[in-house]
Amino acid sequence: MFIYQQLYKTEYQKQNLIIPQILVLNVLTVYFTFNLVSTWQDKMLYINESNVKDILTWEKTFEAVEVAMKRLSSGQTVQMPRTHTIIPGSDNVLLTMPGYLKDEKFGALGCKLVTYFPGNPKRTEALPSINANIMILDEATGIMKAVVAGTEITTQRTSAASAVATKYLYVNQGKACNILAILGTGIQGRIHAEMFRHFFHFQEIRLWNRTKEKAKSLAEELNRKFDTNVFKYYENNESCVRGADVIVTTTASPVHIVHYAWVKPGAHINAVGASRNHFSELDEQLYRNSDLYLDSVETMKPEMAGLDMLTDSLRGEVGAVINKMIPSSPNERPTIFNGGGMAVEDCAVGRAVYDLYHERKI
Ligand SMILES: NC(=O)C1=CN([C@@H]2O[C@H](COP(=O)(O)OP(=O)(O)OC[C@H]3O[C@@H](n4cnc5c(N)ncnc54)[C@H](OP(=O)(O)O)[C@@H]3O)[C@@H](O)[C@H]2O)C=CC1
Ligand SMILES: O=C(O)C1=NCCCC1
Repeated sequence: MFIYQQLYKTEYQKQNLIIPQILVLNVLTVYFTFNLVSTWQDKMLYINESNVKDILTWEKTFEAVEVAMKRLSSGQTVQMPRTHTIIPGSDNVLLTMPGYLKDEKFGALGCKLVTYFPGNPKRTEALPSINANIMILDEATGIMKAVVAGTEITTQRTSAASAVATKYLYVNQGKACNILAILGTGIQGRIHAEMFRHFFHFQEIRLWNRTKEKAKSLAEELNRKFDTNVFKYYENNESCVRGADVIVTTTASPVHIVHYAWVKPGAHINAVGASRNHFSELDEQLYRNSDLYLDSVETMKPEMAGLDMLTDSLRGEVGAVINKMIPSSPNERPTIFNGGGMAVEDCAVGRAVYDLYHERKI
């Protein structure tokens, strides 16, 4: 229409029409750009905690974490050390965990935002101490595809990391799975108790907690839930640990709760708890006299105080054992898996949830 009009205008009139035309073009450009952006934004999903709980199975989480560990140790991931934003005068912290994982099935570019507010469970209306969300970004454009609620994922993938480590460092060595001891019965203690029963069929699962009543009621609750009596409440951490084949520590304890003298030769320990550092639940003698495996040596270096003094114990990454790049420990020294928690595990499980969500068209 503007072109048609111009044919019949004088030069003067034509000149005067250029400005309104440019204005119209600008308005149109802004309009289309905005619409394109809102189309991208509209495509960004939020997959909430209920959706995650509905679609994510322990088998899928286990598989995703196993792949993440393997890929990390074969150099197919990028994982930045996480940042800690500590709120002054408190133990409350916001962590950012960016990562990239190359894998057909579980690959993703993502970043987890996770808060650890240890006072949350004691609020009048109890809340989890850990709350998370995982951003999943398009690998070709960098545009955010989805935010996946990450609290259940963090719970499951942390326990799955212990389960993967237990499989490769202990079970695959042909060692017995009679007694499991779990120290700490918060969210991690509970999921470890249920997931390890599911994957490994222990005959006795011992539970100890600083607040004793919680361990007692969890043992009762789980025995009822599974119509069994494998879950046993222990009042004392030493007797809980003595004689156990596999030990899991899931507390924020800044002081040692497991001592070398109590640990059975050849036992396997998963140390999950993260107090001020990832090094406080087990005593130094235990670290020095065990074979130590990490999820990521690079990521744990800045967080695990004292790691540089443990070169004689440090064997490497669980992923390297899975990839058969290093052997596991078939000897009588205990094995320790110190899992710090990895961004690439969150990417892998986040991607799995994203795909499952679309398959099921929730
Ligand atoms: N490595 C990883 O990837 C991850 C590590 N974590 C870490 O695991 C730990 C447990 O997390 P989660 O279960 O979600 O948290 P919860 O808040 O649900 O449970 C905390 C547990 O720690 C115990 N605890 C706290 N302070 C002390 C103390 N001073 N001495 C002994 N026990 C103590 C609590 O006992 P009580 O009931 O008596 O208070 C409870 O058993 C935390 O340290 C957390 O940071 C969590 C997620 C991922
Ligand atoms: O990996 C994680 O996620 C966390 N690790 C340490 C404690 C907070 C959450």
